[in-house]
Amino acid sequence: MTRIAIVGVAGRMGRTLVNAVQQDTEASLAGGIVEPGSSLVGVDLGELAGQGRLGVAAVDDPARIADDIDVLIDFTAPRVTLDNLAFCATHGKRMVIGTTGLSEAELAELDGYRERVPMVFAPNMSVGVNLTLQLLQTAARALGDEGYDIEVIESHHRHKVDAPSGTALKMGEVMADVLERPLKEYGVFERVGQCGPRTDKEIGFATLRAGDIVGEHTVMFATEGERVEITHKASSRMTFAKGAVRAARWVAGQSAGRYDMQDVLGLD
Ligand SMILES: NC(=O)C1=CN([C@@H]2O[C@H](COP(=O)(O)OP(=O)(O)OC[C@H]3O[C@@H](n4cnc5c(N)ncnc54)[C@H](OP(=O)(O)O)[C@@H]3O)[C@@H](O)[C@H]2O)C=CC1
Ligand SMILES: O=C(O)C1=N[C@H](C(=O)O)C[C@H](O)C1
Repeated sequence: MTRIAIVGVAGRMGRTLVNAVQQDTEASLAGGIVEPGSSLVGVDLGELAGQGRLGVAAVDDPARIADDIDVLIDFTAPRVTLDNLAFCATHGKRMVIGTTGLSEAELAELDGYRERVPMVFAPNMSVGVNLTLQLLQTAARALGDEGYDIEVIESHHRHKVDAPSGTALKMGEVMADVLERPLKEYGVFERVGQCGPRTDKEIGFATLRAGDIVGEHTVMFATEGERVEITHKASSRMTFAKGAVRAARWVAGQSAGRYDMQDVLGLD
């Protein structure tokens, strides 16, 4: 049985994760962490997630439940995630990280823990998106150097704070790797005013934010006369949460290292 604590347990993903852990017969809910000083400290996690009492109360410091847990699942914000990685390094815990929007410096800081903490870090934990990443590699290999323009379009709910989504960036990165077009050089993240015509090799990104959209990504390969579109649409956060719980069970058996969902799902 993998004993899991959820950081950011009061958030959109946190509450969904409570339900996902409860549904998994090989995982147990050992704790939930809310923001320091939150009025939710002491509240039962089951009540927080709308499923009745579970007998596990929210705390505002992971150190208070260190003896009870094997893996922290963290879907919060970059700084919070990095603080929790430091906690895992000190206390010999494992981590599943879903947080997106890390800066380059924050990514480097996260990477610095790879020798000390077994961690799964992925911008999207759904099986479907991780299969889509493989499809995109195949499509980019076949079409990318044959005159097809590549554009990534993503849509999310109005509360999302980072853009483009971590998934859109990952989609861009896997195609950039195949085509040897680093996003730093070939990624186009904004077009406004007299921006001129599209260049052949750029990889464009477009972002929509509206209502309650859970998460939608389309990659378009367009040329004269035809276009191919590869789309993934998430209609429930449970798809991410189930993937995260699966990753927690998997990482419980791994030595220190930075892994992703391709490793968890055996897709590499
Ligand atoms: N990898 C994946 O598959 C997915 C990744 N995500 C990513 O997960 C992240 C969270 O998304 P979402 O759940 O929608 O966001 P929310 O804002 O709903 O949840 C984040 C939660 O973290 C809490 N929090 C802030 N600081 C702390 C702290 N120090 N300790 C504990 N909790 C804290 C917030 O509390 P408060 O509200 O009080 O500030 C909030 O409840 C985003 O980066 C998003 O992109 C989302 C879905 C899938
Ligand atoms: O913030 C979200 O909601 C999501 N964020 C992730 C991302 O940035 O890619 C994954 C998912 O699309 C939902």
